This record gives sequence, C-alpha cells and structure tokens, in this order.
Amino acid sequence: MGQASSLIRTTNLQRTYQMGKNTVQALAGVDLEIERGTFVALVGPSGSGKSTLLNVIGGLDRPSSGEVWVDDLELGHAPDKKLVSFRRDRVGFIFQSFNLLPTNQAWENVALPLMLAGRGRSERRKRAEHLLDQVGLGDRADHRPAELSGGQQQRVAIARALANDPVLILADEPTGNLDSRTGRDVLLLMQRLVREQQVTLLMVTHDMNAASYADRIVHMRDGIIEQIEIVERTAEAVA
Ligand SMILES: Nc1ncnc2c1ncn2[C@@H]1O[C@H](COP(=O)(O)OP(=O)(O)OP(=O)(O)O)[C@@H](O)[C@H]1O
Repeated sequence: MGQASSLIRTTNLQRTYQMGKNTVQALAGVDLEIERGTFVALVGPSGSGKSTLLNVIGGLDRPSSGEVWVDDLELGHAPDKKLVSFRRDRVGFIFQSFNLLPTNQAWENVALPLMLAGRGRSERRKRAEHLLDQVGLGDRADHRPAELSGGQQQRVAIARALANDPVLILADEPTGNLDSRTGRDVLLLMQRLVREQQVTLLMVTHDMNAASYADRIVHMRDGIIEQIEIVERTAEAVA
C-alpha cells in the first residue's frame, strides 16, 4: 500500500522516561503502519508500552526520537498549537471509565467537542441527536449519565468521540468496566462504525476476546512490536 492509504506511520519510534538514575524505555523502536478504515487492537503484557504508544499517536505525549505521522502531520516535531488542534479536530477519545460530565445530559456530552469547535446550540443538538441515534440511544438524549447503564454510557462516549468526524478514534480499555455481554455490544458497535464510516480505530486492551473483534491485532512486548496478526473473519461473522 502506498503512503496515501496509511493513516498512521511510525518509524523507529522511541520514548524513554528518566526515573532518577534509571532510564525506562517504554517504546524501544516501533515501526507501525495502519491503513485508513481499520480496527486495530493493541495487546501485550502490562508495561509493554501500549498506553505510551496510544498517547504518542494521539498527540498527548511526544516521542523521544523517531517519527510518528498521522495523516499529513508529523506529531513528534509539530508545534504545541498544532497538537492541540490535531487532538480537537481529528481524534476522538474513548476511555475505560467513560469520562462523561455527570451534570450534563447525554446529548450535551456528545455535543461537547462541537461546542469547543464553536458550533451553535441548535446545530449541536441536531448533530448530537443524530449521533445518539447511530449508537442506538436516540430515545436517551435527555438522560444524565447516572440514569444510563454502563453500556449506554460507553455508547454516549462513542457518539461523543465521533462528534467532530475524526479520522482516528483511540480507545483505552473501552470494555474494561463492562460485563461481557455489554462489552460485546460495544465492540460490535465499534466494528460497525469502522466499517460504515471508514474511521480508523486503535484500541488498547488486555482482553484477547475483545481484541478478536479487530481487523488487526498488534502484539507488543518490551516496547517493541512482536507480531501483527491479521484477523480472518467469515462473511457471516461480518454481517
Ligand atoms: N510517565 C511515566 N514516567 C515513567 N515511566 C513511565 C511513565 N509512563 C509509563 N512509564 C513506564 O513505561 C513502560 C510502559 O508503560 P505503558 O503504560 O505504556 O505500558 P502498558 O503496556 O500500557 O501497561 P498496562 O497494560 O499495565 O497499562 C512501563 O515500564 C512504565 O512503568
């Protein structure tokens, strides 16, 4: 595949942390290429560098050396202002603990990125309702997070992550706080959104069953990529 089709490209990506006299090498030379419109799971033992890689790709942390390209932007050397607008305009984030604002209604939570982008209230409400519809919560727009189940809250968070029409969604253990059935529904929803909207989704997980919903499973160990598994799916499983 040529460069145009890959959304993410890292070359010899390194991230070291200085802990007193010790240097921790969280990323020890990661070469990764991810095509647009793919669902990628990042797995590996605790401390293998998964969150660090997610943070660097999301523009939340900078590499110590090497390059990280997302779309047409090299994040390692981009000015801070560019990183801020990159995160706001091009990336959606999904967290293990949902991170919804408790006093805001579902639609207001979904519309938050639109508010930060300066959109008017009626446009925000309309788009938020459309997104809630897409995640199966069209009838819950006025509910507050405490009035929703865990799975519903995570679906609100997914709708929020989609609000600015991002090229990339980063999810850190998105099913970690859900029971297995609810987690499965959330994974199927993410799978469908990737397929329908050609968004690229990068998900960190400890759970190999959750990882099996992805198109690619990237295995990390000691700060490097050990293996990339291509998940074969039968036609029925996709339908
Ligand atoms: N801010 C930091 N300061 C110092 N060391 C750090 C920092 N962040 C991460 N590390 C170290 O970098 C290594 C990789 O951490 P990282 O959080 O990326 O691993 P992980 O694979 O996401 O682990 P887990 O599955 O437990 O969340 C670990 O050894 C960790 O202790």
